[in-house]
Amino acid sequence: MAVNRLGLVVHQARPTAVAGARTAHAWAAAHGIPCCELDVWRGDRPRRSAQEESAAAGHPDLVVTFGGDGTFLRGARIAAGNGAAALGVNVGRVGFLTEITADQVADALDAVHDDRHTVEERMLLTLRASRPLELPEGMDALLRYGRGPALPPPRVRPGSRPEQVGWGIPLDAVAVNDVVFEKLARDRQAGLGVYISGQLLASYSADAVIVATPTGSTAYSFAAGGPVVSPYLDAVVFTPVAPHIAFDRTVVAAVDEAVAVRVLPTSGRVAVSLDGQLRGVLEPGDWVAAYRAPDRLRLVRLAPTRFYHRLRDRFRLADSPAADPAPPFYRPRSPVPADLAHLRLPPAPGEPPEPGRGDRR
Ligand SMILES: NC(=O)c1ccc[n+]([C@@H]2O[C@H](COP(=O)([O-])OP(=O)(O)OC[C@H]3O[C@@H](n4cnc5c(N)ncnc54)[C@H](O)[C@@H]3O)[C@@H](O)[C@H]2O)c1
Ligand SMILES: Nc1ncnc2c1ncn2[C@@H]1O[C@H](COP(=O)(O)OP(=O)(O)OP(=O)(O)O)[C@@H](O)[C@H]1O
Repeated sequence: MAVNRLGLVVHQARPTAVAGARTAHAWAAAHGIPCCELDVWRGDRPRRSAQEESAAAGHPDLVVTFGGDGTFLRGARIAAGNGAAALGVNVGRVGFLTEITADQVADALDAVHDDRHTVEERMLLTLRASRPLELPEGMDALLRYGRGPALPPPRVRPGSRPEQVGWGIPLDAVAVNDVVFEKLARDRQAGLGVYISGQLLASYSADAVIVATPTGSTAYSFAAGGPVVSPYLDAVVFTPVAPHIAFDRTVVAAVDEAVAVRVLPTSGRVAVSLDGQLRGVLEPGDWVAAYRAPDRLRLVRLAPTRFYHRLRDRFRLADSPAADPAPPFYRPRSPVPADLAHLRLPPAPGEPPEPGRGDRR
């Protein structure tokens, strides 16, 4: 894709991230391409919605993030809502969602500009709610410790029609990883009625419930005991967190099934977070439905992705010491048989491995 405009999201507390961003600015200047920073945290101005950030930057068509997964998610939020592609530069601890290291930035931008890349699309979640989400006064100050300024609650999506009131108010927000409904007060469980495709699954008294995408199946959902779901699958993954005396299993729902969460009468207040960012606090009687968004996130890939090797590598999956070491791939040298032609196959012998991760953090 010929890059017309670059947007950068930078973890300003990481010198390597700042240096990588300087390389991107220099590359853009050398190519005569506008380049500006997005979602810059400033004390004199609250953070802006994805639409506002994108508009203020002239709607970049490539968003490059310099940080770990959290910073990538900050950039993906802006890219997803505006049809831009996202490229993550790993200057973090895990960097599961990132693609390259800071020393590969110029080569990566050349590759994208010269169409020597691929784009992997990932499903997103969006929301409808019984009422617009709000944040109580003072939450930002409470949250500010170490996590940066809070995002504003999502706006009502343009074009919502009052006659659809029973279907909830559409919110202008997407999640790459997950929508998490979590108890706010430490001493009050979240009492939640969970509906899938409009049918009550169960009422929970839990710390939280997670509605994740396959991309987010390796994030909080994974930590809560949920399954790893291939990111090449479209599905909605529901996982409760520490449910008390209740069905504690994950349900992997179909991509056309919505998961709705209603706050029950005796529940404590419930925090709603998208990709780890608090976006609203619910009271008993409120409800929120999470479902597949019409937009998809466009991830820049500079080599064929090997998701399961990335999982092994970034999660440090250990092989059994009792087992023999196994070869990293299995792919016969002979031509692919016709009945296997539709399969996603490992690299052909001699194909380059996934781009290096550089230094491991
Ligand atoms: N107990 C937990 O593990 C926990 C708790 C809250 C939120 N989270 C996750 O953190 C995400 C936000 O990421 P963050 O980095 O801003 O928060 P963070 O700094 O709390 O990171 C949580 C961890 O999750 C990793 N991570 C994030 N997205 C991932 C993904 N798709 N696959 C694999 N690992 C992933 C991050 O690298 C980090 O190690 C949220 O979407 C949520 O899924 C995890
Ligand atoms: N400019 C900044 N100043 C201070 N803190 C920041 C800044 N940018 C990001 N952070 C904080 O650092 C946190 C972690 O950032 P990020 O997720 O990018 O790195 P990481 O957690 O080390 O990597 P990973 O998520 O891959 O494990 C963010 O969630 C954010 O709260």
